[in-house]
Amino acid sequence: MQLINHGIARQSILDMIEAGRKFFELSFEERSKYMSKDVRAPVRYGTSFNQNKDRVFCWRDFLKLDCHPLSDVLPYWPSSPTELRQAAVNYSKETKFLYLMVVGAILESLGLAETTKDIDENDGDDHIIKEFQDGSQLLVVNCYPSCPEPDLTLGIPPHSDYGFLTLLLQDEVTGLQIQHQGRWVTVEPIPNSFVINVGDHLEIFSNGRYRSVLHRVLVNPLRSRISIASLHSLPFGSMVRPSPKLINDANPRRYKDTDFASFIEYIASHEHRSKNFLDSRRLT
Ligand SMILES: O=C(O)CCC(=O)C(=O)O
Ligand SMILES: [Fe+2]
Repeated sequence: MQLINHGIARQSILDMIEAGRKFFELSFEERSKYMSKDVRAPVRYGTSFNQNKDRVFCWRDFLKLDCHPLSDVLPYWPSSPTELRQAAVNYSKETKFLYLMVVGAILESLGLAETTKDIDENDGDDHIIKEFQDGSQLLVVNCYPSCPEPDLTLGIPPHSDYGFLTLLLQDEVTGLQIQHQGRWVTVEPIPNSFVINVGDHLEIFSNGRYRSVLHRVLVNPLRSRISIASLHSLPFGSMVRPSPKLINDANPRRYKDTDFASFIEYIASHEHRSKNFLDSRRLT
C-alpha cells in the first residue's frame, strides 16, 4: 500500500534522507566505528543482508538504529553527521505515530477494534494496544551505490520483513519490487509518500488474514539510491501469536507462537531468504 496523506512533515522526511545520505558519505573509518556482529546492538553499520552469513554479498550498505526506548539508545547513535541524531529522533517519533494510526485501522479491519480503546478503560484487551505503543522500532537507512553490472547482483534479495509493519520511504530512484501473483512489480516512488509493507508478525497475529509481502531491491547502473525503513513490532520480549479472537473451528490456528529470540536464533543458523522464517512457524 502507498500512503500519500500521512501527516508527516515534509521537512522531517527531507532531513532524514539528507542525514542518511551524509552518513554514507563519511569516510569508511568513521562509518566502521558502528560495525557490530551483535544483532541487538543499538546501532549497526554493515553491508549486504547478513554479512556474517551471506555467501554472495548484496549491493547495499545499511545503518540500523534501534529507537526504543529513545533515551536509552540515543547516546549510542552516530554523532556524525551532526544533524543525524535530531533528524532520526523527529523521524522516528513521527513514523511511530503514523504506525499506531495504521495499526488501529488494521485492528478495526480484523474486527478487533475494541482493542484500540483508551488504555485506561479496564478492558481485557487493553494490554494489546499498550504493547503496540511500547513496541520495538528499528530505523534502517539503506544505501545502494550505483552498480556497473546491475544484472549480476541485487540490492536486497527477496525477503519479508519480520515485524508487524514497515513504513518505507524511498528517494526518487526506482529499485523496490514486490511480488504480486508470482510476478515482480516495481513500486514506483511517489515523492513524499510511504510504502506500508505487511511483515511476518502481522501475518501471524492475523492468523493469515494479512500476508507478509515478499520484496526485493534492484540496483541502478547510474544512480545511487537511499531508502529508510521503519520496522515496527511488539516489544522485543513479547510473544507474537495469532489473536485468539481470529481462531475458531472454521479458522484453526495456523502459526506457532514466536518471539524475537526465536527469530534471532533462526537467522543465526539459516540464510534469511524468501519467507523461510515464517514458513518455519507454520502449523498447516
Ligand atoms: O530499499 C527498499 O526499498 C527496501 C528496503 C527493505 O526491504 C528493507 O530494509 O527491509
Ligand atoms: Fe524489507
